[in-house]
Amino acid sequence: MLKNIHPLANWFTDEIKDRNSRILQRPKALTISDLHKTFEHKGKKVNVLNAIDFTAYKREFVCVVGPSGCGKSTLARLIAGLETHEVGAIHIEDKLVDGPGPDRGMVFQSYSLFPWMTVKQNVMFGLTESGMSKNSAEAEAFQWIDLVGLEKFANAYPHQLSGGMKQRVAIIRALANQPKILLMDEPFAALDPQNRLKMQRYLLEIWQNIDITIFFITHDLDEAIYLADRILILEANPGRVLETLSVPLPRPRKEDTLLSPEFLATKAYLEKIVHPPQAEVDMEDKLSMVRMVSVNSEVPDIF
Ligand SMILES: Nc1ncnc2c1ncn2[C@@H]1O[C@H](COP(=O)(O)OP(=O)(O)OP(=O)(O)O)[C@@H](O)[C@H]1O
Repeated sequence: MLKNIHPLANWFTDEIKDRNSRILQRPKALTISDLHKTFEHKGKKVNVLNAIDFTAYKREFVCVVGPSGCGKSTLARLIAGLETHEVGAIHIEDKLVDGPGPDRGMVFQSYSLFPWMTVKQNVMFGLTESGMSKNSAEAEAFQWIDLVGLEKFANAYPHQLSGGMKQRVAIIRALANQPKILLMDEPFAALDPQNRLKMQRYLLEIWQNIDITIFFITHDLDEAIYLADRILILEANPGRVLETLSVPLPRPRKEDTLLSPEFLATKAYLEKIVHPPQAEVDMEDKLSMVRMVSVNSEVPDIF
């Protein structure tokens, strides 16, 4: 009988296979088991996430991709304990998630810094809240601020920072509380491409230096491939796991990683399964409907 060979199989060198199998032998950091989530929409139940099973291992960098509406943000919010689910379970290490907790840090696209606090105060906030003395929290905050090169901005307010700087503060503010897992939902989506790439490099540098598992949601396939050890690919309606893909790229990732043949092959593969031809056909249908409306036609009263 013919065995199914993965289209990317040839790109997995022995070194990459070894690294990937070592990751899967580490202790579990996050376990999602048979997770189901429904929302009410116009009085009807809509099944948003269906039977999601996934495990992330300690210090693994996981990216989640999938078409719009497949439930990526909902999944992050469920892990954060900000939403409840009907069926299934989520564990951080062996602790069941039943609400928000300090074992999970979150960074969103919108800069969630306290605008009335300086960079230093923002980073200190969680530390003093959890009972650390002001002096120790300040010393700790400075170490984190140094790590991301923002020493000169320790006393600046968020409105005085660029988008990239704000996200660096949001990341260290989350990390200062020593979570076991960092949940990131499109954290760099609002940045221009150059700053986005800079932030991706920063994040990889931080991740390499501390003991943290990252669960990172993105629309951007390049970003997912550049950052991840594994990519959790979801499909929509209902949101389901389509595939869990180990990334066939060595570490450390460098600038020219983005131009390597294995990167381009992975991108082509992801494009095909995340945005399959059917979606293109649907889009083409929509476009031809738009084209059918003549420029002289009255604009329907729906706007
Ligand atoms: N609070 C809510 N009430 C009702 N429906 C919701 C709610 N939150 C999300 N949904 C619906 O659940 C589905 C999944 O939403 P979600 O934001 O998780 O998807 P996503 O994959 O993150 O989308 P995108 O990539 O566009 O951000 C969508 O159809 C959305 O409309």
